[in-house]
Amino acid sequence: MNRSVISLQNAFIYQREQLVLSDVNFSIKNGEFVYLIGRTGSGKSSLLQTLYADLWLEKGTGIVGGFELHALKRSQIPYLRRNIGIVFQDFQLLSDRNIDKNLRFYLKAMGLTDKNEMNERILEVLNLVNLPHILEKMPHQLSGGEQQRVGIARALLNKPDIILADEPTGNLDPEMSVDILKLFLDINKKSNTAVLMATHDFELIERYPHRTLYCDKGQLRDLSDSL
Ligand SMILES: Nc1ncnc2c1ncn2[C@@H]1O[C@H](COP(=O)(O)OP(=O)(O)OP(=O)(O)O)[C@@H](O)[C@H]1O
Repeated sequence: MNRSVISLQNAFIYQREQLVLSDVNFSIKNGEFVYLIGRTGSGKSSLLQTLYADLWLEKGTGIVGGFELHALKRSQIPYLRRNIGIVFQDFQLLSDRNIDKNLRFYLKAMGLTDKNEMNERILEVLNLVNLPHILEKMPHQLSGGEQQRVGIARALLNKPDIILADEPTGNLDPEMSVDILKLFLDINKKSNTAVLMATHDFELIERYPHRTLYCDKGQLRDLSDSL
């Protein structure tokens, strides 16, 4: 199916009063893999934050996972986020509990209560990221690459249509970065999950080329339009 899972039209992205990106127009289709690039401070994170409603879309229209960002109510934010998996540069695992409890915490927040269902889902996502045997480990006992795999597993818990990844390889060495990118590509292909990945890593983009959106001078351009 070719429906859009993300679509922004005439959107203006703000950080408080500061206009970060003007008149943004793009859409991402179901199952697409797209890079988001741009210099530091060019607005990549702000754009992603707008897509998961950490920033309000104050001007223009936007639809993400079937939710209208321009008409979103605060009470709808958790439901919007159930359609999105979010992956961060710094992994954002809860440092005071093991991996099993980290993932369980999110499942409970999503409203799951059945223990068997939770166990199954946790094993399922850890298998998807090729880390089946780390339930009892604390985050600090894992390498950066492994922690990011757990971050991706957490993002997959709710079987999202869309993954938004903000510099997911930014804290990893080149070899681990390739592993993580391959994992995203694999998930994208196998489960048809759309991925929008912000990155500074041009080596990765050159080795694994995909459609690329570019934040520059307050504008968002689709580099494939100029090819
Ligand atoms: N929490 C915030 N409060 C106010 N301004 C912010 C905040 N976060 C970012 N900004 C500003 O918004 C602009 C865009 O920043 P943003 O973090 O979106 O860029 P980025 O492309 O993701 O940068 P990086 O590659 O360094 O992560 C910058 O001018 C930045 O200073």
